[in-house]
Amino acid sequence: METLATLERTAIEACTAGGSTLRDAYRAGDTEADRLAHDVKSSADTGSEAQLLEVIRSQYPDHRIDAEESGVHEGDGPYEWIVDPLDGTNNFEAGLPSFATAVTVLERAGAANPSDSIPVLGVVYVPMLDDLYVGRRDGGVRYNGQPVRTDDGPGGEPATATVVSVIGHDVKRQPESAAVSESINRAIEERCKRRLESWSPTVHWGLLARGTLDGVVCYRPDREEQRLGELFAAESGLQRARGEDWFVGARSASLLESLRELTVSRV
Ligand SMILES: O=P(O)(O)OC[C@H]1O[C@](O)(COP(=O)(O)O)[C@@H](O)[C@@H]1O
Ligand SMILES: [Mg+2]
Repeated sequence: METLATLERTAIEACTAGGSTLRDAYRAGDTEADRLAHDVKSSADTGSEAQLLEVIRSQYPDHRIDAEESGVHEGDGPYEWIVDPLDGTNNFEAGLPSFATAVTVLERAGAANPSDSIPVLGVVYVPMLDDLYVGRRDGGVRYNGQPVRTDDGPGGEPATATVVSVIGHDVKRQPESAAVSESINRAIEERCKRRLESWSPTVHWGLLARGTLDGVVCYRPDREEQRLGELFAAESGLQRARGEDWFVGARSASLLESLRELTVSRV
């Protein structure tokens, strides 16, 4: 019988196993070939995913798994796993240490459609920092074992805010959505102190939960990151607003309203 505690142990074991593969590859500089051939999967990416899948499948062989590299592994168990073996591929390949392994566990609860499943657990492991984030439904977010809240940090007003922007993989490939995204970005830069482009959203969801980043604007984000992000946001007390293809979060009401308004007027 699965409990959140046993699911969490497995998720942490899987993320740290995958993360150690990434750390070894990063330290060995094992990224060059992949940068030259965009349609070839990075060996670190697939190596990390193999580690994650081995841990999850050995303990929950009947759970459905949606893995970024190998796709869907069907199962009829009560939970579904979303596996991102390397969130931050661009950073990894550029030699920037902001990348993570991440899993989200969703309760299927009879949901016919996977998108109706409810996220109950999210784990993010940042191997180069040995940072671990765990978010549980109705259980808060922990950073290296300690409970954190988004209002732990000071300030959070637009004029002093650092805001991260998150987009899904398709946004830059479609001229119309690319233009919307650029317009949102310019507006964030006009109103806030700093804008950070996220090439590793799960790392930033952890920082938002700790209150070291002040706000987030997601435009047409990818499911694998967004389900985890919204769980972390809810469980850490981030103020939130959403529409059909956008989500904004902030540590203060004034920043939330500013981000909401600039997003709504452009989508
Ligand atoms: O700027 P690009 O090349 O479109 O990459 C942005 C993509 O990178 C990410 O930040 C991380 O993606 P990966 O998990 O594939 O590393 C995505 O969320 C985002 O869509
Ligand atoms: Mg990702």
